[in-house]
Amino acid sequence: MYTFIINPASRSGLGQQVWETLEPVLKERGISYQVHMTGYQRHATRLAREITGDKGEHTLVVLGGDGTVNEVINGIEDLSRITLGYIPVGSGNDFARFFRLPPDPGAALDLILSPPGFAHMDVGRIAYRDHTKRFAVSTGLGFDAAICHQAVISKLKPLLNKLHLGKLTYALIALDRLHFLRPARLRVTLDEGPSLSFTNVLFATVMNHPFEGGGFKFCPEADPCDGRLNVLVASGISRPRALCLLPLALNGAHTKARGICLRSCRRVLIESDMPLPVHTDGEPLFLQRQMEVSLEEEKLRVIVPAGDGKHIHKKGW
Ligand SMILES: Nc1ncnc2c1ncn2[C@@H]1O[C@H](COP(=O)(O)OP(=O)(O)OP(=O)(O)O)[C@@H](O)[C@H]1O
Repeated sequence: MYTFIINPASRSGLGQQVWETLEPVLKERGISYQVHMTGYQRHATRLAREITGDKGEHTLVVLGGDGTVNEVINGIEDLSRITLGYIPVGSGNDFARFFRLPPDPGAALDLILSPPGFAHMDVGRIAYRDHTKRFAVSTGLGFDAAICHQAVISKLKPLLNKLHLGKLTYALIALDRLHFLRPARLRVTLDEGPSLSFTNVLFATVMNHPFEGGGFKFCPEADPCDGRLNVLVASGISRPRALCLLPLALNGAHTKARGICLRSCRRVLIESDMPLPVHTDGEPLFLQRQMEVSLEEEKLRVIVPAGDGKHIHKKGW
């Protein structure tokens, strides 16, 4: 039995249209399935919690963007009992990139119905004040999070999505946010330390996957199945130079640039001298001064193409 969680509003309404083309395929093939449509923000978390609350094994199929994947993993009771299938219909689709999930929804559904393999993916965990939240792709604070905060309220995103230029959204908002940036001082403590100090910080991102922000390969070495997190701190970079570096990050060519610090760890504590915008998988988490990021103990089984991925397992565990 497949349990679909559909965000009809993803990519400004494309989610609904895509589902209308896929549901007849399920019916024609006599596939046993249930479907739940999200009706509001964080509804996917509530649905996932209700579905997985029986402590049974489930195959959850998410149709939406990275934000919907984030909401779903935040509702799952026991990650180790869940198999996740994903039909990417967002504007960013960073979760789909590493696993090379097909962008075509029909092909993505075929993959889910006949899984060639599974990846055992790490799930990130951020603790801030007395809250915790999971993430699949990345969490960050500063400039990248300011972009996510702005994307939620921007009229640009629905407009560009309608023009099939959704991928441009984050790049254009990035240009805008760069003007309003107030550089911060950060203390970053990786695993048991020692702490590293940074001044004039543009942003810090903690990544499980290599891509965020709709295809920026900020941490090219990140591998969501290696039990580690990858951290990037960008500091001491002038605004004009940041503008030059951003396009380089689309193929990971920014890593040797002055002011870019990359590290790998299992746990990281980030402390800022001022409250900064924070995001998890592109979803805003308000302003925070401190966050501790680690990985959940359990992994999540994700349906993936067979490909040549070193962590991709053939059917079964
Ligand atoms: N019925 C709904 N109406 C409006 N918003 C919804 C609805 N269901 C879910 N949402 C919200 O839509 C937001 C965006 O969803 P999602 O990330 O799936 O798509 P996207 O923004 O187009 O893609 P991406 O995150 O890849 O840019 C989420 O914050 C989610 O809470």
